[in-house]
Amino acid sequence: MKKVLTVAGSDSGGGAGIQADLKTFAALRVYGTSVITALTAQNTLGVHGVHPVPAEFVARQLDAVLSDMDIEAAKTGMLVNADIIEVVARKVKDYGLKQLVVDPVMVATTGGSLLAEKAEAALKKELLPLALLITPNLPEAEVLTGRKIKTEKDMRECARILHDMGVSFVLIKGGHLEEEAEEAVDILYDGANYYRFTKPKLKINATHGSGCTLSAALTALLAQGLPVEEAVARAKEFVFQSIKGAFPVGKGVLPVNPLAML
Ligand SMILES: Nc1ncnc2c1ncn2[C@@H]1O[C@H](COP(=O)(O)OP(=O)(O)OP(=O)(O)O)[C@@H](O)[C@H]1O
Ligand SMILES: Cc1ncc(CO)c(N)n1
Repeated sequence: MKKVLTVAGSDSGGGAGIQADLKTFAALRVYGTSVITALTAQNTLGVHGVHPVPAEFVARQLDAVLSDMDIEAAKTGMLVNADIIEVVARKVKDYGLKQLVVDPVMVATTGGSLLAEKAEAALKKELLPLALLITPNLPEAEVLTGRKIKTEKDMRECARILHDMGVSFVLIKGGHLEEEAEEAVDILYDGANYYRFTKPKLKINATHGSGCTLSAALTALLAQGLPVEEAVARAKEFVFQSIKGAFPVGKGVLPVNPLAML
């Protein structure tokens, strides 16, 4: 069984972050390890508190996992602040992690900041050049590129700008493109070609953890040796089924259910 790693925050409500990642890893039959960057007091209604883990202890968790296990692929989610970003970037280099998926988590679906504004520069400078694949949603792509995104053409333009920052593959998630859209369109750019992935847009309010689940599924599938384009198609299908298979949990945005297909 391939071994993978998530570096992310804990969601006490079980819908996003570490909890979504480990469910996804198990569903896709990879061995999941986890380095926790923060505790969040969170439920389906919102983020009620963030308790960051000291950067030195993030480093200690990374050393514990990476010195012992042969990690095939890793993802990052909520990284909280610039100190943690720097530690993660250093360890990725030190241990020669090659398949790194960066989900540049900034704000929760329910609102609530998950990354200090000052840390955006560190994310761009330190981590993006080490990423095999980055998976921003539209608001994240706008912050990282300083551009507004209204159309698919804008998505392609932002993908190109992010590729120029040193990322091999850029996947821009269009879940937020148009409230009334019939399709959820994602655009992948590899520096030469654009690939368009679409699924019908499900009309249910069940997207808490959709981004985390997508990047965790990509990490699992890359670890299993799939080429990026194929991993994106399979991961998107996995998220689609996870949204479709959501069930009532709490009073707010439903969490996706990565176990839906088991
Ligand atoms: N209503 C929907 N129906 C089908 N697919 C969707 C829907 N909403 C989002 N998706 C897909 O889910 C994946 C995650 O996209 P999204 O833009 O929601 O990420 P995100 O905003 O990072 O998620 P998160 O809620 O975890 O922050 C993408 O592949 C997107 O196209
Ligand atoms: C811990 C955590 N990571 C990521 C997200 C983004 O969905 C969230 N809401 N919570």
